[in-house]
Amino acid sequence: MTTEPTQNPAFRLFGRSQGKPLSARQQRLVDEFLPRIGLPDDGPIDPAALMPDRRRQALEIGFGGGEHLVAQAEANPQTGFIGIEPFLNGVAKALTAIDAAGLGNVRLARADAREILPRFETASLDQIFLLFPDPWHKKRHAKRRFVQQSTRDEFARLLKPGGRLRIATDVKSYADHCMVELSGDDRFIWQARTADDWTLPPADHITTRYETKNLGDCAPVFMDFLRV
Ligand SMILES: C[S@@+](CC[C@H](N)C(=O)[O-])C[C@H]1O[C@@H](n2cnc3c(N)ncnc32)[C@H](O)[C@@H]1O
Repeated sequence: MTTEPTQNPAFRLFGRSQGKPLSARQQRLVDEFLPRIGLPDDGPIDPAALMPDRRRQALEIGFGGGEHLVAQAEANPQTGFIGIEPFLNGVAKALTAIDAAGLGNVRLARADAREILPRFETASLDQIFLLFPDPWHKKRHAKRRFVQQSTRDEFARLLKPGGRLRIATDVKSYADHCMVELSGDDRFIWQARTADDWTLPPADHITTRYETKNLGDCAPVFMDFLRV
């Protein structure tokens, strides 16, 4: 995939928050390693065909610095992981960790997930992670939230029957919003572990740096939904 700013839609959308300049090593990884483990520039995306030797396929949207993505990929070598993140510094951090760990089961895209998800094949994913999406606290900004009807339809289309969607947030209104959006949709069933345990991290959760900052207005909550 190209990292040329003028050609990359993610740069146009998120261009003002590019963060620190990359180190020489990070730049080299972006220039040379990212094209090797990137998603195709156009055409349909079939996760199973990208990593044919893996039994399951998972996607993380907005992986930030990639801590969760990389740790999940290390812990689950039978699963192929695709990460989508527009923020260049986050992509560079993830590339550094993937390279250091020698992982062969991760593919990355520096992109806006809303633009690239329509290219994914239907029923092509076993798991989708959306962890601590940008909160858009203010009511008038709520329509910018990643979780809304169009993305809910994409989640339903992309997950295999029996696949799972995990959303985490530390913003109470966002948690309520997700519950209303997804538990009112008969394509999904909320996987409550006990009646009131949504603040207990699931056993396989890996804490992210963003999560430890406690920037929200409630304890982190974790919602797992089964695609029926
Ligand atoms: C609050 S951060 C959380 C990062 C990470 N999930 C974590 O828990 O550490 C939200 C992330 O979502 C990314 N993001 C925002 N909009 C996105 C979009 N449309 N597609 C993909 N990623 C997006 C941001 O760049 C940012 O890295």
